[in-house]
Amino acid sequence: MQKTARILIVDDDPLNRVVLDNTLSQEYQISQCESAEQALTFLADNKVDLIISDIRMPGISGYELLERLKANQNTYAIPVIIISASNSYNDEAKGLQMGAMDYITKPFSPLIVKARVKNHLAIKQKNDLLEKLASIDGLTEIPNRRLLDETLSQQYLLCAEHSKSLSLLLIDIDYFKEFNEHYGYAAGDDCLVKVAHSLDCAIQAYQGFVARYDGVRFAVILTGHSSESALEAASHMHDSIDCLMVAHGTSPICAHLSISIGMVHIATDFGGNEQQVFKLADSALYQAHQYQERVVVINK
Ligand SMILES: Nc1nc2c(ncn2[C@@H]2O[C@H](COP(=O)(O)OP(=O)(O)OP(=O)(O)O)[C@@H](O)[C@H]2O)c(=O)[nH]1
Repeated sequence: MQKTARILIVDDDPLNRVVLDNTLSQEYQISQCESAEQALTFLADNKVDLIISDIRMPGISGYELLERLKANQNTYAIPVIIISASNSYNDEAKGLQMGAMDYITKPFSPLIVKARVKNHLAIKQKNDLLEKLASIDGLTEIPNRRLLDETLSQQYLLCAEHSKSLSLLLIDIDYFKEFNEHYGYAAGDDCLVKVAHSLDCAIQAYQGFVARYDGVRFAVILTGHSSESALEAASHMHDSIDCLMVAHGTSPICAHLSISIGMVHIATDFGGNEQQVFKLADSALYQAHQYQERVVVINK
């Protein structure tokens, strides 16, 4: 049987950990931590699908662990089941109010633990799918505007914090209205899918993030690259679209489908914000159209 779901057990009592491990290890991958501190360190480097935690532990308590997990965007969505010796309604209510999915009192029945774990993992799986669908563009299946905005905000903050460079490239397909009018909307859709996948492939070597941000425009975020290297990535994207050789008989600038790119490169924090970065890239794209340049770069 393939054990796909990963469960972390956090309990200072070795016996409790062994009992839970014996209950669940046939079906799931189990990791154990003997304190909340150890669990936080473990979770910084490892992903899990569900956490089972005790409440009363030396050092950080289970409640505080819950609070920290909910405050961290990498861990807030992990379901937590509390297993506690306390059968006080107040303790149970407190745990549930703080975001625990469930509360089981000790001594517990292994059958009940198994059933509840199974149910919570099923809910988590559905939530993960919904989260994915809400972040993916339905046509091209690459990240959508929502995920782009989130990623740009996160990366902008991280780059400013670590004095790392950030480049934002906006990519527009040239004369796409004419393409649609000439070849039809369905052919336009096919073309958008091809362009999205080509850009995605082209940018992999640069560890870039690509998204569709509206109708025929795409965005790429690159971090830790020099302006020259980001420009090379832009050139690589141009080449990948040229290689598609999609005929565009009504384009006044090229016999094949072509793109224009506007890029802003922020070498170090310029005291602005991500909206300003976006505006600068948009202005670079506008200039690329206006002067019929393949790429226009604004360095900050
Ligand atoms: N097939 C298809 N067309 C789309 C989709 N989303 C937007 N479009 C079309 O893309 C065209 C974009 O037109 P414009 O924004 O004027 O761009 P353009 O014709 O490329 O003009 P320039 O930006 O000046 O090169 C419009 O005709 C939209 O209807 C889509 O999902 N599928």
